Amino acid sequence: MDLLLRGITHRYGATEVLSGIDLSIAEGEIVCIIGPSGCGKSTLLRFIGGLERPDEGEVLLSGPVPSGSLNPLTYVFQDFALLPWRSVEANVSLVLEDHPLSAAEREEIVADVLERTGLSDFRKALPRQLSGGMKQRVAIARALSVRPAVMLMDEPLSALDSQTRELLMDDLVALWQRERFTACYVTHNLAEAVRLGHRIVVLSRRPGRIRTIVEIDRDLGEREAGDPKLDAVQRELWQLLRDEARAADREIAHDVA
Ligand SMILES: Nc1ncnc2c1ncn2[C@@H]1O[C@H](COP(=O)(O)OP(=O)(O)OP(=O)(O)O)[C@@H](O)[C@H]1O
Repeated sequence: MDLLLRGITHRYGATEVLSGIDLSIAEGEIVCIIGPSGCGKSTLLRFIGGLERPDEGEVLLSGPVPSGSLNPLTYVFQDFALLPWRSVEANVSLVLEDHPLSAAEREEIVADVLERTGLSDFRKALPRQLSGGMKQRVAIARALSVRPAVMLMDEPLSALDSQTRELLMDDLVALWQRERFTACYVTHNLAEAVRLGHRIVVLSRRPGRIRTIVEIDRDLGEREAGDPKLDAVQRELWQLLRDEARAADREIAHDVA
């Protein structure tokens, strides 16, 4: 299933947050969204997920939904959003409880998704017994359990330390190589964007407009930290962002003052 954004424009009160966003995300593609603080990245993700509607423009889904999809658009958040009193398997099965599935079907989906994310041995563990990286694996397993057409990932690795982030990036690449999932991935971290994005959308500061879209012509499985080509793309992205990030920073300080 492909995703198409047409002319997304939005204001909160007098503040224009997004302006004229046109973007398509093809099935099996990871598109990263980067841009200065407050430029509307999370807002855009909420529009895609249907949590809010933009003042202008539309979000269209085209093509067949994956077979067995229970929820075509599914979020993965930065803070994992796990229920502390539920085990790993119970956290995953939570999102299946509103769907007309038998207990056996639910158990089968949970077992399958825990297997695919390397969590089978931890299915009885409680969140507090897990590291941050494992918690985010659970959140990813939970997202996968509804067989989403598109995963909406809002800074999913930013609460993790840098080593864990590296491991999770490896996991996401391995998962993508097996399952070719589609994702819209918001991040502040340019290393993450060049590692995981087939394309990287660079937004301007508020109101967020698309400044450019950088395509990275290298298989995800062949991308490694220290790759000169990726480092060059990362530098190019930083050149694009630096002045705007500074201006956005001052603007936020001014808003607060
Ligand atoms: N519900 C809301 N009501 C009013 N203003 C809002 C609302 N949600 C977001 N905003 C404002 O819209 C702008 C964009 O917010 P958003 O969180 O989408 O930006 P972002 O690019 O994701 O920021 P960051 O990179 O800091 O996470 C900000 O100025 C924010 O304060």
